[in-house]
Amino acid sequence: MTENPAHTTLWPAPHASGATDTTVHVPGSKSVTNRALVLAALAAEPGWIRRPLRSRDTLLMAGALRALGVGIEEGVGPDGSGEVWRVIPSGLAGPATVDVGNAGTVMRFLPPVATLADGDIRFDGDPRSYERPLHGVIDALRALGARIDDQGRGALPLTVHGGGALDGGTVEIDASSSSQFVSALLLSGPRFNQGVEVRHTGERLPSMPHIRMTVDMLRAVGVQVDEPETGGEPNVWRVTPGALLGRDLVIEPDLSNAQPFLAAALVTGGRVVIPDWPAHTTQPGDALREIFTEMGGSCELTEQGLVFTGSGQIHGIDIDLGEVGELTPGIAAVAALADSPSTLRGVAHLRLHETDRLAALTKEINELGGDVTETADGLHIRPRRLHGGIFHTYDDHRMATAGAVLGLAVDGVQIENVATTAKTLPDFPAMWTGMLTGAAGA
Ligand SMILES: O=C(O)C1=C[C@@H](OP(=O)(O)O)[C@@H](O)[C@H](O)C1
Ligand SMILES: C=C(OP(=O)(O)O)C(=O)O
Repeated sequence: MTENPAHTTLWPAPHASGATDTTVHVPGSKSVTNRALVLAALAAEPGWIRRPLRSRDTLLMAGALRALGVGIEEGVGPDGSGEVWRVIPSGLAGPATVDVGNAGTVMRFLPPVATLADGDIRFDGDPRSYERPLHGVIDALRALGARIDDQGRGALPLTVHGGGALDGGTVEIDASSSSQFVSALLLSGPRFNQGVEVRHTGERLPSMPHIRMTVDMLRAVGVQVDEPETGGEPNVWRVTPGALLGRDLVIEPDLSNAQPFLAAALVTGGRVVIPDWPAHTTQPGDALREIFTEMGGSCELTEQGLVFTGSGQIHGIDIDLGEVGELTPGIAAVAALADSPSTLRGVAHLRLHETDRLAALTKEINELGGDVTETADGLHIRPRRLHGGIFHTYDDHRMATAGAVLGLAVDGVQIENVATTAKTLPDFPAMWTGMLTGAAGA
């Protein structure tokens, strides 16, 4: 966890002078957009992606697929229906270079795609991307017949020597450090000669909703998937080889990016409406309805969207967040403002996310006067009166939004490099101030 000296810009996090009462239109899901791009690129016919997220992670994904030869035309739908991307698959080819930035979805989902390309595909990214786990994908692809040169690092940077096809078959992996290892192999699996059977051998498997999302989206493009939750063997996923259909898909709002706005209603005892909240979804952010209700709010799914209301009281929580790890920074921020202690468990793998999120949250909340301790797999948070100060973000979008939540209740919080929210929510600062003036995306 190092601080980047270039990121000295400080954003005074707005302090809330009253209860929020607003509607916030949250842009599309990062996880759904990037899966949709990969599946459309591997399809046998063109497809459409409506209301995609336009952010650093999704533009990196689109750029990488274009570098491999895929056509992605960006346009606008009729009468304010938002952006529409048309994806035109083609024979994948190198040589090409892929910049993964610090996007887990790009660094994990694309090496399997690259094995299907004809030619060398080089992968590189931000310094932090070299530290994030990738060995599960590299070792699995080698076992399935791929040639990969990673100079023995088991991590980025690396070159996939694409042979135009991959045998595929059965492979064992330990995905306890990232569910994205499993998703990565399943997404390209239908295009492997023998499909793929992924057998997870590790003790824990984080972020199950994201694996469900992968399975659901594969099925939606006509792929046959056998998996544990519909009667398959535990920890085994099997994808049958076959053609992927081109689809016309509308991307759901990013429910993890709705989190800071829901948190704002909780912290200010206010109200927020999130339009287009899906009635059924695999996004982990849907768990916020329950989690933030337990922490003091209440919510209702209406025709207008999700209506979430704070009661003016915030309660601590004892919870295993292993399934929904990406919600941890936002929950930790709310927990630091609660009327009782919290224990957040099951998220040791967050130490290898955009930054070491457990260390970063502990240090930054404590520097504002808080009392947070790291445990083996999470955080203990004992609320205390906080004071203003600089909240460092370590190039982590969710650290920046967590700091903004604290700033609502604590005067004088300054967020370092709020622009890092561009990873998944480039308009965050304007949406946040708009929310406080009742104009967020309305
Ligand atoms: O597949 C996905 O879209 C994601 C899976 C999760 O990764 P991990 O399982 O590595 O935590 C999550 O944290 C990440 O934000 C998005
Ligand atoms: C962990 C996250 O992202 P990534 O897709 O880079 O893993 C996140 O968005 O919280």
